[in-house]
Amino acid sequence: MRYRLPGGRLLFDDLDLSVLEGESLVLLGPSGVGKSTLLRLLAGLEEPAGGELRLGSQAGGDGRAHSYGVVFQKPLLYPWLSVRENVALGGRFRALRGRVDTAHVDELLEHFGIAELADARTDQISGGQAQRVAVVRAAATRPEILLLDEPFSALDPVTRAESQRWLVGVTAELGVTTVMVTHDVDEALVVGSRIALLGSTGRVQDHWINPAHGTTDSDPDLRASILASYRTA
Ligand SMILES: Nc1ncnc2c1ncn2[C@@H]1O[C@H](COP(=O)(O)OP(=O)(O)OP(=O)(O)O)[C@@H](O)[C@H]1O
Repeated sequence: MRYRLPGGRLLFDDLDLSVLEGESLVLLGPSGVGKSTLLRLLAGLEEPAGGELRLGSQAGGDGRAHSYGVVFQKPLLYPWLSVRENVALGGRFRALRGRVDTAHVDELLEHFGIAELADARTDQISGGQAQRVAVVRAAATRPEILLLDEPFSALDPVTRAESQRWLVGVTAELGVTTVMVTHDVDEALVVGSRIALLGSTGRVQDHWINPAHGTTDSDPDLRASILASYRTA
């Protein structure tokens, strides 16, 4: 797949990456290599300049998921609405109507451990809580793929670590294919069942299967190997 930036620079010349159904893929890489842009391409928010974008078994199709949920660095919640209303919001958009069963929003909040926040206004909850609401809101539309762009980067280290493990539980429970962008190797080791390292050449420089994802017991050899490759990315 090829992609040209609005100014004309070729960001991706020959990028080869498949997202496999059901996996939790982490796109790792230093600042500026194009991780967020790649996420936007996967979401269909940007157009490739050529080649094919393929997700899982969808070879031959347009390569895009037909439905996706996106979570950005900022939770982007409506501050004048309650948590319950924010999560139910998906059902209000015409294109998504019917996807969120508003009657079950409370059940969803309960299930993912944020029921006590249901009536709170979203400008009165913490950053970590707001990001959980943003994830549940995106997941509530039952997307084929959940795209996350450094969702926990603004959180303190303890909340961040808790949120990472919480996310792994949520995505495993839903069985949703996930692609998350980060530049943090340790975050990648917790969240990713597969980790792809994007390099400054605009290509996937390396990728690793991570059998210990979802745990804090990362394999030290795997961590060392990722770090070594990261230094040259
Ligand atoms: N709209 C745009 N017009 C021109 N250049 C852009 C545009 N958006 C991004 N870029 C450039 O494209 C490159 C990749 O940006 P991108 O945000 O995808 O990188 P990233 O790996 O996600 O970085 P970070 O980790 O800092 O968020 C950068 O050099 C950036 O300056």
